[in-house]
Order: sequence, then structure tokens, then C-alpha cells
Amino acid sequence: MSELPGIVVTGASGRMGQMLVRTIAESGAARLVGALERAGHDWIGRDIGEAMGGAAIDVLVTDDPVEVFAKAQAVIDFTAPAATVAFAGLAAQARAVHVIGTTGLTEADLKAINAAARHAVIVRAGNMSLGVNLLVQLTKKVAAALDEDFDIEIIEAHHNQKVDAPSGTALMLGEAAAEGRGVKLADVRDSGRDGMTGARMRGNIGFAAIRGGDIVGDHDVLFAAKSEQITLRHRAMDRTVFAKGALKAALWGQDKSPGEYDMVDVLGL
Ligand SMILES: NC(=O)C1=CN([C@@H]2O[C@H](COP(=O)(O)OP(=O)(O)OC[C@H]3O[C@@H](n4cnc5c(N)ncnc54)[C@H](O)[C@@H]3O)[C@@H](O)[C@H]2O)C=CC1
Ligand SMILES: O=C(O)C1=N[C@H](C(=O)O)C[C@H](O)C1
Repeated sequence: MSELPGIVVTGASGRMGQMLVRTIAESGAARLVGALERAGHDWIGRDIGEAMGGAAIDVLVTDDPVEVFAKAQAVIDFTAPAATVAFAGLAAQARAVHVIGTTGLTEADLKAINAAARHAVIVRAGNMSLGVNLLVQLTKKVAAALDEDFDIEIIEAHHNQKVDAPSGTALMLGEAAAEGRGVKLADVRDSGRDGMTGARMRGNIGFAAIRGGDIVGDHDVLFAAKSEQITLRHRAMDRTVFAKGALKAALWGQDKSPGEYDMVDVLGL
């Protein structure tokens, strides 16, 4: 019997990192072969299972990506933009599938990731859940069916430790709405209203970000016209939906040709 695919989790002590370690252990479909953290983190050198407050699982937390990526068939990465760009090059060198959940990536980051995808499989999505990726399709459809009498607003809410706004998911939804409408998001994006903003511009796509407590991730797409409104809504109740999606992507990518993919490809939506 062949071995299960080996997976490295980067940012292993983080909110998503710990969820991924648990999800892989419970899956029966993959094995954890590495747990990576940033240099200087106090979990380096400790067993990841024990560091998470459970039993030892014989995987020590390391800060050396080259050493662990060499053992892996996939790297699941929910960290920070600079780290993710560096990991994209290293995972490609190791010919490991790189699943990227990190958000807040700049155009330059995306270009670097795209270059790495010439040599290996990269699956990247601002949201790995089935529900949100379906919501993206619905948003595109509804936006295509309605004209600019309907103002489109994307409202997202997250926990108070989130560092980027609008969320990666909100941007995916904005891109989908713009595509449905046949416009470029960059031309109609309206985020961060404050002060004397003037009246809303017809055709713009607005973004609003709420931050508070431990909200996992809520997204509404509002289509508001005179006398009627439609709201499409997704709420994540816990992070398992993201971790399960990421693991699915890591397994899906095993027999694919090099290139950049997203969760719509993985889920066949
Ligand atoms: N695509 C999706 O479905 C989802 C994406 N995210 C995104 O994932 C990212 C992480 O989110 P959280 O887990 O909530 O953050 P977090 O702050 O809890 O975890 C990030 C971890 O990455 C580690 N890290 C940073 N630089 C590193 C480096 N150079 N090497 C190794 N580890 C490094 C940090 O020490 C930390 O433990 C964010 O960008 C967030 O928006 C979060 C949830 C779902
Ligand atoms: O930072 C988070 O927590 C989340 N980030 C992703 C995003 O930016 O959309 C996905 C999810 O909403 C949780």
C-alpha cells in the first residue's frame, strides 16, 4: 500500500495552522510531515501535538522551510504575504503542491506566486470553503442579471486580530460582481468611506469591513435598488470549513500539471 501524501503546515501555531494540524490528523487521507513557524517563535523545537496542548505526534516545529518542504507532497500555507511569496518559490523547487490561503497579497506578490506556478501546482483562494465559493458563483449570476439601478455593497465582518481589509473573500466577491456586470473591479471599487464622501457613484461596488471579538468570517453581498433589495449571505461558524477545503485542494493537486488554480477548479463549480 502506498503512503498517504505528506503535508507541511506553515504558520503551525496560528488560528488556521492549528486547525489544519487537527484536520490532517483526523482525515485519514494525509499525514503531517512538518510544522513550520517563523524564526524565534517559542514553539520551535517542540512537538506540535504537545505545543497545542495534546499528545506528542512526533513532528517537531521548525523554522527551516527547505528541510521540511523536501519531505512533503504538499504545503498548506495560511501565514502572511511576505512569508507566502518566499514559500511559493521554495515549494516549487521541492515540486510540492502549494495551497495558499493567505490574504492581503499585493499585485507584486501575486506576480511572484504566478511565476512560481510555472514549475509546480499552486492552489490559491481567499476563502477555501465550499459555501463561499458557491456564493461567488451566485454573486456573478445575480450581478449579470441586474443593471446599475442595483447598488452592490459587500459587507464583511471578522475577529479583532485580522490585519487586512477588505477581506480576501470580500475581494473575491467584488471581482465576481464586477465580472457579472462586465466591468473591471479596479475601475468601480469604493472602499474605506469616511468623511464628506459625496453621494454614492452609480455603478460602483462598495466595501465595508467590521472587526470585532471572535467573529470567524461573515460576508454579505447586498444588491440595493429603489424599493427592493437582495442579500446573499455566508457565515462561517468555525474554521474547519477553511481547513477541510485546503486539505481537499492539497490532495486534488497531486496529479495536476504545474499552474495556478483556485477552489472553483478544486470543487468543480
Ligand atoms: N483562504 C481562507 O480560506 C482563509 C484565509 N485566512 C488567511 O490566512 C492567514 C492567516 O490567518 P490566521 O491563521 O488567522 O492568522 P494567525 O496570525 O493566527 O497565524 C499566522 C501564523 O503564521 C506565522 N508566520 C508568519 N510569518 C511566518 C514565517 N515567515 N514562517 C512561518 N510562519 C510564519 C505566524 O507566526 C502565525 O502563527 C491570513 O492572511 C488570513 O486572512 C484565514 C482563514 C481562512
Ligand atoms: O482572517 C481570517 O480570519 C479570514 N480570512 C479570509 C479572508 O480574508 O477572507 C477568509 C475568512 O473569511 C477568514
